[in-house]
Amino acid sequence: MRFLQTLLHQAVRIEPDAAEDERGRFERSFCAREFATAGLPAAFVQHSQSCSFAKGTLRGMHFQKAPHGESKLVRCLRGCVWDVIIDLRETSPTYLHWQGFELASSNRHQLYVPEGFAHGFQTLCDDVEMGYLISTPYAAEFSSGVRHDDPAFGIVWPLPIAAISSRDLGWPDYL
Ligand SMILES: Cc1cn([C@H]2C[C@H](O)[C@@H](COP(=O)(O)OP(=O)(O)O[C@H]3O[C@@H](C)C(=O)[C@@H](O)[C@H]3O)O2)c(=O)[nH]c1=O
Repeated sequence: MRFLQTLLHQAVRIEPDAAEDERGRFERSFCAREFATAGLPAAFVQHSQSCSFAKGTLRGMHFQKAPHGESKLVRCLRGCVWDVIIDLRETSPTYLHWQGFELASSNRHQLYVPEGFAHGFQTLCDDVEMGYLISTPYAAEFSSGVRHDDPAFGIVWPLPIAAISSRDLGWPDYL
């Protein structure tokens, strides 16, 4: 696995190191030893998947509030997405900055999202499946978010929104 620093402090993009032969390909999607060597805390307790039907669907921008903060290892299992993270850690040198990444089942890139970030994505095709390893059990009452179009961040999304939850439309202004 190749661990590549992103523009956001401590957020890491991970590219696979595949072994290929006449049968196809083999690669690790997670390896505790390699994550430890890269200095990434990786005690995951939950694996979640979501399926989005339509191109242009937007989910986000989500996080869990303290003391149930979570880190995530995100990948696209089918199709492709524009995946976005925002650094919401007030003491971070990249506080309020966002960055977007194309995660696709074809490129098999993953994103390590540290605790204290908001995370979301927009699907770039129909029938998209996403998978996440998550460090903290789901705690509904601590589940929170910021709006995809909040002027505090100015995120640029690639497509008109085809579907979004009413909850995600209703997050108040962050600042
Ligand atoms: C996230 C989550 C949701 N749920 C329930 C709550 C609700 O009834 C239903 C759908 O939840 P949501 O609308 O929050 O699903 P979704 O918008 O797909 O939420 C996900 O969005 C992306 C961007 C993330 O980063 C994920 O961590 C997660 O927050 O599933 C769980 O039971 N466990 C979970 O871990």
